[in-house]
Amino acid sequence: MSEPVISLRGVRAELGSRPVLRGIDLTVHGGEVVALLGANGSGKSTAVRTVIGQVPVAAGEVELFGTPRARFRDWRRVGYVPQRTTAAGGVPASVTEVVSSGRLSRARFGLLRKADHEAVRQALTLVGMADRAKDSVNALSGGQHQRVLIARALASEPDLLIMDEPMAGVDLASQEVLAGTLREQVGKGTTVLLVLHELGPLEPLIDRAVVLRDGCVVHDGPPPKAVGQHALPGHDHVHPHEAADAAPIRTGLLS
Ligand SMILES: Nc1ncnc2c1ncn2[C@@H]1O[C@H](COP(=O)(O)OP(=O)(O)OP(=O)(O)O)[C@@H](O)[C@H]1O
Repeated sequence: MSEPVISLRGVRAELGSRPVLRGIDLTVHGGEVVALLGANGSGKSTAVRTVIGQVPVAAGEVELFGTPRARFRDWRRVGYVPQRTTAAGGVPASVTEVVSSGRLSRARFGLLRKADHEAVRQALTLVGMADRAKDSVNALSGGQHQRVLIARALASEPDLLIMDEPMAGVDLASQEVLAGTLREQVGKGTTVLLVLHELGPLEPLIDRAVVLRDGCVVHDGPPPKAVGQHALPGHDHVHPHEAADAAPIRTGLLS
């Protein structure tokens, strides 16, 4: 198997003095597509945010491309799509401006050259937003907004793509475009770590699933077949043939 692109070992993190990650191990190898699953509040976003340095680790080790994160400088190799907020942010930026900001890590002295503008155009074409290049991002639907954020991450032609709930609040048409875009990236050998609630249309692309519960890894292996709250191992439910006061049976990973 290829070298690890992401490696978390025994990672602990706290937010506001509350332990959120309680010693997690997570390895993503080159070319792999790994889904990070788990219930709300299980620590998925916090885990990916430790990878990109937005959340400090209290203990353990994080490495990117074999380099301890604190010494990692090659950020142009990493494309990050944060969890989408419902508000567009009110920043009066055009679609092109937002996507161009994702190219700055590749631009010398912060100046975009012809090849950089071309990469921006290409990223917009990939997500089917080339015709909206001049529009304000505030004029876009949620799904279109998400496509722009993904184009921003793709503009630096990253080797590693980290996406936090890329399908959340995204209309079906945009979901299909995003799945197609991702398929293309995976075909090129891009390594992908996705935070997901449900595998949904991305299921065929996923090599491995890591499931978190209460800040711990409770599953690391093949993706669960159908991932809804009910299908996920860890979902609590009481079987109808049992006494009404029976304790819920833990069958799933998602509770
Ligand atoms: N800034 C913060 N300060 C204190 N606690 C926080 C902060 N951000 C998140 N938390 C808490 O940390 C826990 C893990 O949050 P995290 O966002 O990593 O979970 P998640 O699995 O990504 O959940 P979701 O699916 O809802 O996005 C939650 O209980 C959350 O309330």
